[in-house]
Amino acid sequence: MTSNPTHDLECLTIDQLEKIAADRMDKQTRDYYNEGADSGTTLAENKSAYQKYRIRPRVLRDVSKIDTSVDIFRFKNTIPMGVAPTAMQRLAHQDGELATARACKKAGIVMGLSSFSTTSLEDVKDALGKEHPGLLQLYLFEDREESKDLIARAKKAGYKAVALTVDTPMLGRRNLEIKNQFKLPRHLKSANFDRVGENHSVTSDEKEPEANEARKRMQEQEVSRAGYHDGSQWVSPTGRITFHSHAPNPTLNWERDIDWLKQQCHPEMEVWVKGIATGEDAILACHHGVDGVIVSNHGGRQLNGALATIDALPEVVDAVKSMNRKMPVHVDGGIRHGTDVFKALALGADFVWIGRPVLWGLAYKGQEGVELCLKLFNDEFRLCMGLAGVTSVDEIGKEYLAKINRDGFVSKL
Ligand SMILES: Cc1cc2nc3c(=O)[nH]c(=O)nc-3n(C[C@H](O)[C@H](O)[C@H](O)COP(=O)(O)O)c2cc1C
Ligand SMILES: CCCCC(=O)C(=O)O
Repeated sequence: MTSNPTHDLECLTIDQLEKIAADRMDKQTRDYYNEGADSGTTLAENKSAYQKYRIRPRVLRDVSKIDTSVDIFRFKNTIPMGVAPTAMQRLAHQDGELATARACKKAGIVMGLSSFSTTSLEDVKDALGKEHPGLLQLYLFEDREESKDLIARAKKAGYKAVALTVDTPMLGRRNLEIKNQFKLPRHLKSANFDRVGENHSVTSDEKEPEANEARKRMQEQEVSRAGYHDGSQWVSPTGRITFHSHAPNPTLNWERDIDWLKQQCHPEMEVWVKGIATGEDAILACHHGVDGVIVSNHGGRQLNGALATIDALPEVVDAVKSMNRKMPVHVDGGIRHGTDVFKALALGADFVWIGRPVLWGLAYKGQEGVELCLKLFNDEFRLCMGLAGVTSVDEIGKEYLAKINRDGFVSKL
């Protein structure tokens, strides 16, 4: 994606995109997408914490040729940023995840797909194309056969990585979701699970009877009619607990589950852990041999009062360094500007992911809106690199940042 001089004059920034999109979503969708847990402290700080940092630009460095690209999952990604997995994208636009996939393919940007997508993982991978790596986000269910089947399908479809979400042992308390009795409308389905009559399973009844049994059980649980969240679990319109209620899995642990997941995925797919927020857990991730970690607090939707991700990033980066292992560290949450991408990299992230901005793009104009969103980040990041005096991503380091302390003093990092 080269910098394109044409602009959408209605929408020149991600903040404008957020405002325009808000008018195009029904209340239930807008609340579901935009809110954070409880009083929203972490949601707000994910974004505002970037304001503690300022860039120290270098000059007279010939920035006529800038390479913004990085390698990820053996793919040359246009900028060090991907699309984070977010559930139920057809709420924003009828083309949902397909529109996102097409925009990602066009922009050369990696896409993370939520397990709770409203388009099947196979259809999304078809839209991404063979060359384009996909990352499938996973919740590990208590019934392992369900997860096994999903992982096998991802492998068969050509996904290059899975990211196990680990910040949801329980579902965060999102008050508007509860108040609105949020549910997936009847015309939409949780497409990876609600596939009665289709057979995308890679297992046959003879080979894997348990997996097929598990899928039948899920289908019986009315997974598509996702029900509403009653404050502690998801309940179907008929009062039955639905599929969503067993996504948050409080039993997950390092010893049993990470090794199991690696066995299921390697060598075809990398295993990432999404939702690391401390140096201690980064060290455990190294010990357990995961392929990478994503510093994330689920966009402020889980533990309110958790550190902003950009504030948690340095301790994770330092912990990984102390292990002498080259485990990549990614970060997401509150990234709304190309300069935020730059700041995250300067603080030691290898790559960032964006969540809500893509949903806003979808709500604005479907595929075109996502393309616009990705283009805004691309243009801003390229400009930031040039104005800061760097021509390749690996040059971006701490020396390009200053921190504004609470007392207003500026210090170099
Ligand atoms: C509406 C919505 C749905 C999400 N669904 C998922 C999901 O299914 N799985 C997951 O791991 N993270 C999910 N996330 C979290 C994102 O992957 C990501 O961590 C977060 O959105 C990043 O913050 P940002 O929205 O401020 O960019 C969701 C986030 C939002 C806003
Ligand atoms: C059970 C949670 C599904 C989607 C999700 O992760 C979110 O809404 O944040």
